[in-house]
Amino acid sequence: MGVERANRPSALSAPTATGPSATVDIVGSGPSSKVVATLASGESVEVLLYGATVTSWKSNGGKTENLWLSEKAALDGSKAVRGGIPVVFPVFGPPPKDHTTSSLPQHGFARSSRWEFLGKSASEDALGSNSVKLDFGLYTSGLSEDARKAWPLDFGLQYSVTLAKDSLQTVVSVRNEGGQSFEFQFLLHTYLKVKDISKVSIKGLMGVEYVDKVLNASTHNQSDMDLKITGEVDRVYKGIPQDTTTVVEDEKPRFDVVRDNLQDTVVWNPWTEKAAAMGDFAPKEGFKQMVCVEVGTVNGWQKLEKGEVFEGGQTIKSFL
Ligand SMILES: O=P(O)(O)OC[C@H]1O[C@@H](O)[C@H](O)[C@@H](O)[C@@H]1O
Repeated sequence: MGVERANRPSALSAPTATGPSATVDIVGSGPSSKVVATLASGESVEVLLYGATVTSWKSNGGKTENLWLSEKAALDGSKAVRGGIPVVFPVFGPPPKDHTTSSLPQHGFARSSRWEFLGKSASEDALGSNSVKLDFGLYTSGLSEDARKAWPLDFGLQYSVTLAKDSLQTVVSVRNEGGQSFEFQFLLHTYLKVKDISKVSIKGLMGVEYVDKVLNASTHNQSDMDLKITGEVDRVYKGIPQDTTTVVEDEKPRFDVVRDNLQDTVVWNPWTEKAAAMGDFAPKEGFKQMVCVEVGTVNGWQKLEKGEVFEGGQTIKSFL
C-alpha cells in the first residue's frame, strides 16, 4: 500500500535499460563494495553497500562535490561512515528506555548493515534530461545477529537513490513484514559540503519550534529568518510546514533540500570540541566545510501496522 500525498516527487518515466546516457559499475569487493553511477554529462554518485551510504555526489559535469566526507571515514564496513548520507533507522539518536528500540545503538542499525543492490534503471524526461536510479534493499534476514536480537521485528527497507543533472533524490520505503505493528524513526543524515561555514546561512525554518540538544534539550522557536552557524549546533526542528530548507553561501543559494513526506529536520555542526573528540573526523578543521541538514521523522514515532508501508525522502538540488 503506497502513501497518498500531494507532494510526492514526480514519477520518473518508465525505466529503460541503462543506455549510453549513464554507466553503472560495482567497484571493489566484500565490505568495501560500492555502486558508482555516472551520467553521460559527467555527474556522478557513489553508494557504499555498507549502510547504503552515499559517499560522493558530484554535479556540474562532475566538477563539484556536494557531500562532505571525513578523510578518516571508515569505508571498509568496520563502522558507520562519517560523512556522505548515512541512513538512520529505526531510531534517531540514543534510543529511549522502555521502547522496542532501547537495546539498539545510537541511530539504529541501517547505517551499519550491508544492503543489497537491487538494480538500476535509467530514464529520460520530456525535456531530454537523463537520470539514473539505483535501488538498495535491507531486510530482517540481512541483519547481524546482534541487531536482530535487539529489534526482533520483520521489516523490509527499500532505498532509491536517483541522480539527475542538478539533483539527487534519496527515498526510503519501510514495510512491516511481520504479524504485529511496530514503531520507528527515520532520518537521512546528510553532510553537505560548503566552502566556508562563516558565509553560510540556512533559510526556511523561521517560526519553527526546535529542541536544542546543546542547551539541555530545551525547546525554542526559530525567530531569525537566517540560521547562522557560529558554534556547535545540534537542533531538531519539528513539524516544519514548508517543504524546502535552503542553504545559502556567500548570499547565493547553494542547496535546496526538499522534504518529501518528512516533517522534521536536524541541523548539526560539531564545531571545534566535538570534532576533536571524534576519532574518525578529519581534518579537525573540517567542520568549517560542512553542515548537516538531516531530513527525517524523529519527533515521536511512525507506527506501521502489519503489511503497511511508509515512504519518505528528500530531493537535494545543487546550484553549483
Ligand atoms: O556520531 P554520530 O552517532 O554519527 O552522531 C552524530 C550526530 O548526529 C546528529 O544527527 C545528532 O543530532 C547529534 O547529536 C549527533 O552527535
